[in-house]
Amino acid sequence: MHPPRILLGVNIDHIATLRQARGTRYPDPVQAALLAEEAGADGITVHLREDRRHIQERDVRLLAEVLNTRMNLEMALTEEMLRLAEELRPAHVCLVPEKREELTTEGGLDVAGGREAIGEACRRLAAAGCEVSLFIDPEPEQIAAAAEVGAPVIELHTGAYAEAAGAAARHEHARLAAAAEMAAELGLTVNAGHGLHYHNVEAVAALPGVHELNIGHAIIARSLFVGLKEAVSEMKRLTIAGQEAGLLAALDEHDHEHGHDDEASCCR
Ligand SMILES: CC(=O)[C@@H](O)[C@H](O)COP(=O)(O)O
Ligand SMILES: NCC(=O)COP(=O)(O)O
Repeated sequence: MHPPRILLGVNIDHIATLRQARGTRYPDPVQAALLAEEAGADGITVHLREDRRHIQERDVRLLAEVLNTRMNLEMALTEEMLRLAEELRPAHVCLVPEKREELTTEGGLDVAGGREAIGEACRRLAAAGCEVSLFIDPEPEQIAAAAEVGAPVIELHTGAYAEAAGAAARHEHARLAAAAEMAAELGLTVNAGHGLHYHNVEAVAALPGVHELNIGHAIIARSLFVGLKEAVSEMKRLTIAGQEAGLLAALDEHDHEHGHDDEASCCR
């Protein structure tokens, strides 16, 4: 059976980064979100950072009213953010670690080291009707802890894979593959994201069981040259092509294991 089509969540933080650079009203991330939806985004991701460096509370409030798809609100585990999520009830909340001085999200959430607080946040958010995901590194200990605290979804941090090259990238890809497999066995929905771009996304989309990719920086950067709708459509085509390639590779492997190589290739 064909698994559900892989989903693309478009992160619009970097539209807001440009706006905040001059303190202008433009470009408006809310307008960008609606265009991304028209181009086929399955959801819109925003990271309301504690330092408010890009997305503002006004953006999140407006998005909650106007989105046609669903919002994935990325946030640190603070009482202020929990209250906002409980009030606005976005479809998805992704708990992420935050350091004020970081350039971007450097690592995953330490779920194993913070089970009690994270478990309590998961319960509060679930009670508000939000599906909670935990943004974690592809580490077995963190995946097991995510399942234990009752999070239904994890998002694997793909930053280390995105920054690596050659053999190191293959190693990081293998870590993501093992993590996705372990998480699926534990019944978790597996998303992935961070640092994915037009040249590295297909191999991640090809991983069995990946439900959704959240991608921002590369799409917003490309939109400067081709427009936002085209940038979103191109990324969507690549994620679907990656998923299809992964499915074919899995079929080939299965045929090979069962000695049906010739039969399989003549049927495709
Ligand atoms: C959690 C994550 O990966 C994204 O939210 C990403 O961090 C967005 O960009 P910034 O790190 O620049 O906020
Ligand atoms: N959670 C990852 C995300 O939303 C997008 O990250 P990036 O593509 O902007 O690095």
